[in-house]
Amino acid sequence: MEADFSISTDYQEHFNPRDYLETYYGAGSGLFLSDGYMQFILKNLFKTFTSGGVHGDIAIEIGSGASIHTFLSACESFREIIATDYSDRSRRELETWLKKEPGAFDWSAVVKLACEMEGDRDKWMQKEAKVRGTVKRVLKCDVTRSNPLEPLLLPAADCLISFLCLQVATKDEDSFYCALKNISSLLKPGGYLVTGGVLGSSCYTVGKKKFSPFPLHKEILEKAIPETGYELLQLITQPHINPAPITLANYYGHFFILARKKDDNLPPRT
Ligand SMILES: C[S@@+](CC[C@H](N)C(=O)[O-])C[C@H]1O[C@@H](n2cnc3c(N)ncnc32)[C@H](O)[C@@H]1O
Repeated sequence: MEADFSISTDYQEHFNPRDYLETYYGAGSGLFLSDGYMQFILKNLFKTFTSGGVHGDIAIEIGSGASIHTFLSACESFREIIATDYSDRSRRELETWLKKEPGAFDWSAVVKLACEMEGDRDKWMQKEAKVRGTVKRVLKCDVTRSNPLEPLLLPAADCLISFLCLQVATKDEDSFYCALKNISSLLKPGGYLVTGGVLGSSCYTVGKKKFSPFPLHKEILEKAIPETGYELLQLITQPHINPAPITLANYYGHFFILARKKDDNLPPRT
């Protein structure tokens, strides 16, 4: 399948990661903190990487942008996390936080929330240090390419983590399936895919710029995951608590998926 360069170019040229972080993750006003998304994702990530038993040597985060919340539980379960994204500005914004540079986005409200879920809100500074020590590389990635990390060839990862990326990088069912297969090339057989995002979103705004994701629904996900070479272990959905202002985004709920890349030599997970 041909890559849709117009979407990638849109993110490279028009996606302002700082506006995105302020709008969706800002302490007090962030949409994803007031509509239940952040609580839902943190809770499911915590379960997955503790009682869910998902751990290993290397995890790759696909399309991390400048966000760090998906590393908060994962950093306890992997020796190394490799962050990746298409956009230069998003990778730079992430590095600003990782290197504690002046003007970095303040994630402390989210980090405290994750620590509270893990049982000790007061350890949030240790948690930030742990994330900074575990995310060792920030690489360019394009999920529309058969090797998304081209020209690099990395050893296959134990786990892929990806939130709100595949649905924004694709425009229809075919390209969404293709992206799922492309990223699977980075994963060991039997390795885990931990993914999620929002349901029904065909439009969202960052600053003055509108983006047009592929609108995902539960039925599409239930079909796409097994048909692209993964065993679907969990698909959890919830409606949002507060509808987003229609000028900002038009999703109606959130989803979280735990899947495993098929390996004919492994027994099904019980
Ligand atoms: C809505 S943001 C999500 C960021 C982060 N994962 C989160 O959950 O907040 C979407 C990210 O996907 C990235 N992206 C868009 N097209 C991509 C592609 N073809 N390959 C990899 N990343 C892409 C964008 O640069 C952007 O950082």
